[in-house]
Amino acid sequence: MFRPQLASRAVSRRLAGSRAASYSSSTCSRTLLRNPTRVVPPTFSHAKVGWVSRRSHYVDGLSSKYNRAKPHLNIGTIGHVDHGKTTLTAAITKVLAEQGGAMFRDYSEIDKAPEEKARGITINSAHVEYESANRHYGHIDCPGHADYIKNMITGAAQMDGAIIVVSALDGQMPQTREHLLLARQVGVKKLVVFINKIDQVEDEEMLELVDMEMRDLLSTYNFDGENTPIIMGSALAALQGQTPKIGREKILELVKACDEWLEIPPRDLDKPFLLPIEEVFSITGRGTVATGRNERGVCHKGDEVEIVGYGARIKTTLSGIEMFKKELDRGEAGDNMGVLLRGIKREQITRGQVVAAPGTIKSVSKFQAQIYILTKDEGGRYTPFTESYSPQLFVRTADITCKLGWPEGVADAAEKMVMPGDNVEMTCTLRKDVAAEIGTRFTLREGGRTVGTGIITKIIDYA
Ligand SMILES: Nc1nc2c(ncn2[C@@H]2O[C@H](COP(=O)(O)OP(=O)(O)OP(=O)(O)O)[C@@H](O)[C@H]2O)c(=O)[nH]1
Repeated sequence: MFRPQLASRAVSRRLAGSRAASYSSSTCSRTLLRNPTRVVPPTFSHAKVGWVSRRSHYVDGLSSKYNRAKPHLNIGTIGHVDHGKTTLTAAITKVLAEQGGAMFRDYSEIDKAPEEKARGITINSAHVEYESANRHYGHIDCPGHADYIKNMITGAAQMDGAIIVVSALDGQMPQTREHLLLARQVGVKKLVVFINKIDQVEDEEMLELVDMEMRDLLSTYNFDGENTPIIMGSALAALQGQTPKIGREKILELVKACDEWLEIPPRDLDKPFLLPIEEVFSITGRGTVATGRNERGVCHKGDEVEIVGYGARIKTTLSGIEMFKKELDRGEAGDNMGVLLRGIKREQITRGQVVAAPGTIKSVSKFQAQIYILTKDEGGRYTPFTESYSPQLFVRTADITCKLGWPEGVADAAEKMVMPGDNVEMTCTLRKDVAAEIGTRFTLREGGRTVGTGIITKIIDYA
């Protein structure tokens, strides 16, 4: 079972000392710098984006068929709020657009929901695509704010690799750590680090400390801290076309690092088709579309499928499949795609359910699992709990309240305590049933913090 170790406090202390000197200017500059990229009105019109609304790029005015000439990888930006994830996403598309590898997506096109503009933060995950010389990338820009961690988990669950963005001014912050833990938990094995905002830092030693601190932290969360590429640059400089040495050139370095370091995971093409639903849209005149990353198997236009979970088992047919505005005849494991579901109404389905090959997965209401309870130093609980503890369970794109209990036969079950740091075998009774199997991984959260991680070992009750 994955268990993060404590980070080196020595490095953090040194960094805290150097940071103190530059803190007030950094806070001030963050406020001043918020607006330049946020206010630019997009030249792009969303009104005609067909299949789906603002957050996605699935359209019904399909321009062409999706070309599989380059291998596809799902990546994305994660990290603490305001460290520059959306600016970096926009900058990557800008720099690659100059080489014909992307369509430029301005900042305001990525952070485009009205509530996001009002709060000045990313709330929903946004999807963009671009190409390097060797690969086609689907990129998810995740929210950094702690209030929207649910959307971050859903976003990260679709990534094969990630770019963790860290501000050189602040170094690692609470969501830097939490996102690393969650990324690991949802199966991201490799990351590239982008230390951003170096235009604001003159002290070379400070950058070295952020680098050291990040390597230390990566190792803490079982990533390869020693060899992970760390690129230092300024996403804003790249987006504004200034200071190419820390702007454009660093974006190209970052993309190269993604090409070389992030691996295309083996795709489970031989297993039965399964697509966890991330979002659901209703398209006038066409029907209902479910989007998400194809977790396993292959699907074809015209295939019969089932929607499973949350009390449902609904049969339907895939009447269309697409990826980044392009039509597909066949969706493969790893594709971040949208499926048009024949005869299904928007209200019938929801995030957390799965679309699957008929009869291949069941919905579960109680299971047994091996669970690791995080210590307070790992961001978990401070205090022990007894059975009947009811955290929120995150599995694939679903989140459900669950009640923990001891398996039958455990002595003194009512009094038995679970301490932070314990590895335990417990039962989980779900308030709503969910598609799951032996081996499915999940995360337990409570009051805005991750308190445990687990893996299903036995199904007790099906829905
Ligand atoms: N000086 C400087 N400012 C930057 C840089 N990159 C981003 N910023 C600014 O930092 C602020 C936050 O940037 P965002 O891209 O919105 O940060 P974010 O991480 O996407 O924020 P959330 O999605 O809300 O978590 C904005 O005002 C940006 O203009 C940079 O390289 N240098």
